[in-house]
Amino acid sequence: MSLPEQGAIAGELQAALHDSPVLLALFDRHDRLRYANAAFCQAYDVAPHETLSWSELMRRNYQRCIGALIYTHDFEAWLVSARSRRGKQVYRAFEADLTDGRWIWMTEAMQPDGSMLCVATDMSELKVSERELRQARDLAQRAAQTDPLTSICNRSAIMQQFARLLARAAANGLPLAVAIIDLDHFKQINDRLGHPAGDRVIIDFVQRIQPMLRPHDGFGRLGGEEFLLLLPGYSQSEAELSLHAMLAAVAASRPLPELPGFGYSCSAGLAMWRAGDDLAQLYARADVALYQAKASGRNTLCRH
Ligand SMILES: Nc1nc2c(ncn2[C@@H]2O[C@H](COP(=O)(O)OP(=O)(O)OP(=O)(O)O)[C@@H](O)[C@H]2O)c(=O)[nH]1
Repeated sequence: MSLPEQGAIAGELQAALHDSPVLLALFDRHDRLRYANAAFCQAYDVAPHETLSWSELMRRNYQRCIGALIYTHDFEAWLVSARSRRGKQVYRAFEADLTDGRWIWMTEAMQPDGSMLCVATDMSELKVSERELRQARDLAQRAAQTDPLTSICNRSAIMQQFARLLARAAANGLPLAVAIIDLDHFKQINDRLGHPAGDRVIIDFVQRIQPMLRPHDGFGRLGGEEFLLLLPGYSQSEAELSLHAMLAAVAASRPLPELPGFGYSCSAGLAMWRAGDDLAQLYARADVALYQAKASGRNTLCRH
């Protein structure tokens, strides 16, 4: 095929995609909207050439009750949970309701440059029973991957993500920073203030860290007051800078309005992937670094 023919077909394809009833959108590696076709703009009430981030788009639509139906009374908690899943797999498909009554089947395909192609088709015609079955399966799948207290990944989900990122680092040689973060003297917090207040501190910790993450970072609760952070692509100094900022944000937090003077801190152990490392070796180094951070007085970062 000659170049002019190819150019003509590309033009026709572009026009067809733009006017297609299928919803199409492309988000860049910072999760900012780069392109949306007419159907997507109509469904999500996006003006032509608007370049909102996905979080901004969802927040705006939630406030105005347009776009995707979001079943929550606490949008920020919903956003933390949704962002902890978004962009973490090469390909993901799920069902969503639109506020105009339509049901869509949304697919998200990650591109090699970190951007995400979203394609959604209208499936309102499908029988309700089939839909209920699929919804039940989706909910069960999500529950199996989610920590119920904080709504971020649970141990099993974050360890799966760890294995995927490690395989990618081994395949392409790009850096991978791994940090274990543990809240300091958490037993004392529980003993002094009670378990429910301890729970609120754990939730506050997640809410401090989550906004500081990039879309493709991994963050999950390993158990208790221990968390795993996966920072692909970061050099050691970038990871250290980022972790120092997180430790500072946590130390500055005052999570209990009834005790305005109460603050808390956390310690972090950082390890960088080295060629030949398996998951257990890399994890063990981060764990040793965490131990050193605790031994050297807490509220600090150590690397091993
Ligand atoms: N509130 C609350 N507490 C929890 C939860 N999971 C674990 N814990 C408590 O977390 C505490 C962890 O205590 P330790 O492992 O001794 O650690 P620590 O007191 O933070 O001490 P360092 O890590 O050495 O700074 C225990 O008292 C657990 O009962 C939870 O979901 N909610």
